[in-house]
Amino acid sequence: MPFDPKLAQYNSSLALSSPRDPRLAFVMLPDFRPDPNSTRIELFASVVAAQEGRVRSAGSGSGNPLLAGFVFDMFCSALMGTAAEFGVPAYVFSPPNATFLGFVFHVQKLHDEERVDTTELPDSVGELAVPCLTRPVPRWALPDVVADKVWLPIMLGHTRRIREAKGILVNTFRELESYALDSMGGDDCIPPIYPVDDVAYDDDRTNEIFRWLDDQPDSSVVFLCFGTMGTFGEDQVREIAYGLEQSGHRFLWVLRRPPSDHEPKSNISTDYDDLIDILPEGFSDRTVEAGRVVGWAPQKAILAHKAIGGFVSHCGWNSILESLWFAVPIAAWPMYAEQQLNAFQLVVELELATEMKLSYRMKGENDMIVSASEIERGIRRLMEEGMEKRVKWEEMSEMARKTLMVSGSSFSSTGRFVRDFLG
Ligand SMILES: O=c1ccn([C@@H]2O[C@H](COP(=O)(O)OP(=O)(O)O[C@H]3O[C@H](CO)[C@@H](O)[C@H](O)[C@H]3O)[C@@H](O)[C@H]2O)c(=O)[nH]1
Repeated sequence: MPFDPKLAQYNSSLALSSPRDPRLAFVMLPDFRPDPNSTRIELFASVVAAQEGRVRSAGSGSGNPLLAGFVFDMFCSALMGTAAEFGVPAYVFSPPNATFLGFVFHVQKLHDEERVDTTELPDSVGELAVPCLTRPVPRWALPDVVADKVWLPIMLGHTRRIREAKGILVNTFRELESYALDSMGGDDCIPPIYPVDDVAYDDDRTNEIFRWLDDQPDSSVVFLCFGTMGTFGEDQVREIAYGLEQSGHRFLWVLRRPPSDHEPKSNISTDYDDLIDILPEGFSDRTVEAGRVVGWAPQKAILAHKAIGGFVSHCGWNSILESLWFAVPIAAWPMYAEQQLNAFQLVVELELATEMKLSYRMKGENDMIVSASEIERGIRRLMEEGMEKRVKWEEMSEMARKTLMVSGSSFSSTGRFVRDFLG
């Protein structure tokens, strides 16, 4: 069944209006309609500004006399003031990982104390040493939020404010990022960090994709998926199609449409009405046995399927965690946000993933099209790599699962957070 945002919203509203635990009460904030001309960056700021008053009235409503504190996303740091007005503690949740968090704290310190502007690092500097990684970060791996002149002041503002939080929950597990976590643990100007990842897994196999996957041999299918916003122009779509075809490997490709010229610039990707319009002529017929091209698909259930042998990913942090959880090796194709840094961490620092597009960024040619022959080579490297790497992914998967068991690191960290929160 294709992803239907309206249905998804309906289902989540239903879950929220009848929570399973009577101690939970959800308050839905009204829909926010952004200015159709606003960019994604403007959208981020305007959503929080518009909802702040509503959060305040929800918090002071007669149904909430026992408000104990706030937990909000790092990009909602404006709510620090709202929590202070209520006289309750504010905790921040970081969907990106601990390395990114340590990275932005360090950049903000460099900026405020040493007047270093990361958007203007001269070519001669080449790389940036940061306390949260064992290796210096090359310029190509700098996240957009510190390399882009529009993003940097916004990120610095959030980073300064979240230093005032009582604690920061981070979407990660200790065993994966102990170096970054320890680097922040010794800094008195950074709030206590709670690593609390949890790959919530809903085994949604209703999609017809699973009937096809069930018929494929174990570890034979390469899965390509680029998150909630990753889209390509027609030229790149064509190269991916030919690369897949030439690789000779089976594939499952999630292909989504960018907003068109007359749609709001802040829109995220959507499904194509008909994929035939974008794929090269004859591609679907020629690959009818070998693969499937689909719109939004249940990624976690797909990664969990035994037919999946490799994942070409944009390196969004949730995708990386999910891939580790299901022990599916990644070929890194970072696109935007902090994905370059995540890819650097996976490929260079942890030596876990192979690379698909990093070399372009290294040559400062991020917008260049990756050719079909490079895609073919990347897929072969990913799908034909030795047991040694696969064993490493299996070990990471086991480690990730143990963290959620009683007395596992994420389990204990969540308990510590609840105790600290309730004081
Ligand atoms: O067809 C799809 C596409 C995505 N997903 C799910 O959507 C989520 C995508 O999350 P993520 O991999 O983190 O990518 P983005 O949506 O791009 O996430 C944004 O937020 C992340 C966490 O902060 C950052 O790491 C990314 O760079 C940023 O783009 C994952 O749970 C996927 O399983 C699906 O189920 N089906």
